[in-house]
Amino acid sequence: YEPPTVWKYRDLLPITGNPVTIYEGGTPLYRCDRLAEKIGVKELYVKHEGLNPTGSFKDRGMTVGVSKAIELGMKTVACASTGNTSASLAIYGAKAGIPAIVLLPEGKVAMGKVAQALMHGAKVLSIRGNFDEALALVRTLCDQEKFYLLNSINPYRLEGQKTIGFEIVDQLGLKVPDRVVLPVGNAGNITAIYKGFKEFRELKITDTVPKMCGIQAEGASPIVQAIKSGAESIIPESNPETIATAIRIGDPVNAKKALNAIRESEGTAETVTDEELVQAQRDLAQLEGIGVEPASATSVAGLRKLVEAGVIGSEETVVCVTTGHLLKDPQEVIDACDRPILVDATIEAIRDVVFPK
Ligand SMILES: Cc1ncc(COP(=O)(O)O)c(/C=C/C(=O)C(=O)O)c1O
Repeated sequence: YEPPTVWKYRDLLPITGNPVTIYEGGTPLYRCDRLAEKIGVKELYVKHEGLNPTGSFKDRGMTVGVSKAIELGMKTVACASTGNTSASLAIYGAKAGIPAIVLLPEGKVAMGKVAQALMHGAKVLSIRGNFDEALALVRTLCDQEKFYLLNSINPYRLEGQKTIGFEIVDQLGLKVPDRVVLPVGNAGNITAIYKGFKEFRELKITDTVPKMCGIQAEGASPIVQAIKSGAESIIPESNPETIATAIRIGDPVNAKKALNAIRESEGTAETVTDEELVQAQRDLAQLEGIGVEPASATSVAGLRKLVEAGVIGSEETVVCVTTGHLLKDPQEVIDACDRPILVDATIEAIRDVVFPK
């Protein structure tokens, strides 16, 4: 019996009993030579977290966080979410048999994520405000009602997500990449992955850590601004805006930890425009067969920008983490692509399209 993949690392996870698990983790690390060629790096890998059971990396944090909730005898779990956290919490809550309450920013959550939260039985509230306002509200609710808060302010979420770092090392044959590039929203994931690499180094499994590189959408980039200005802390953005609704966050709760991870690892941070990230979404899908939602493509869009700027060297071994599945946000894809070609049901009509004159 092969243990579920996150729980392969159970000796490094803070759960003693049987975990609440739906066999999360163990996602592929794809070597992407066509994409590497287009971007101009020698060795590029993509860690596709969209292939987790609920379609995003959040499952790694939720399997530990919800297991901890059960261990602590909590009766209800709750979160605010741009979508994937709520989808994952709904599913792990259902698996654990405890109610989940999720607060979503009205009109700004991709359809697939809302569908998951609803069908899996969470109490889904659509808040007349943005994610940051929803997060403040759910923190108050959890304080007042002793509900278990499972946003990434909860350290058990980060404990689960650090396994991304463990798996990358294992999948590279106990090697550490020069650089890890990933999207940053609430800034939990960059913090967690860096922690994973540091723990392997402390255990002498490896002897170094990668440069951590956080990418944000131009309209929602407090972490990038702080890195570029050298500021100790971020200046929250009150009206974050991007097509990548998963990272449409103005006041990341893990900002301090993320700034430390980027600086301590001698990494960097960069923004990309919506156009750049949609192009990267196409390149991932069409050059490598990797289908991601918009926020996830910022990692590849940012890598391209940093290679062109000479910040990332062409000789580096780079891992881009793609955090969510394409199917989460089908409307964005339909809007970004040409329509299917409508034809009569005759072989002549088909041939006219396949072999245009
Ligand atoms: C696809 C996708 N890619 C990247 C991020 C950013 O990760 P963090 O920097 O750890 O926040 C998210 C985050 C989503 C939420 O914050 C939520 O679901 O509430 C995401 O869904």
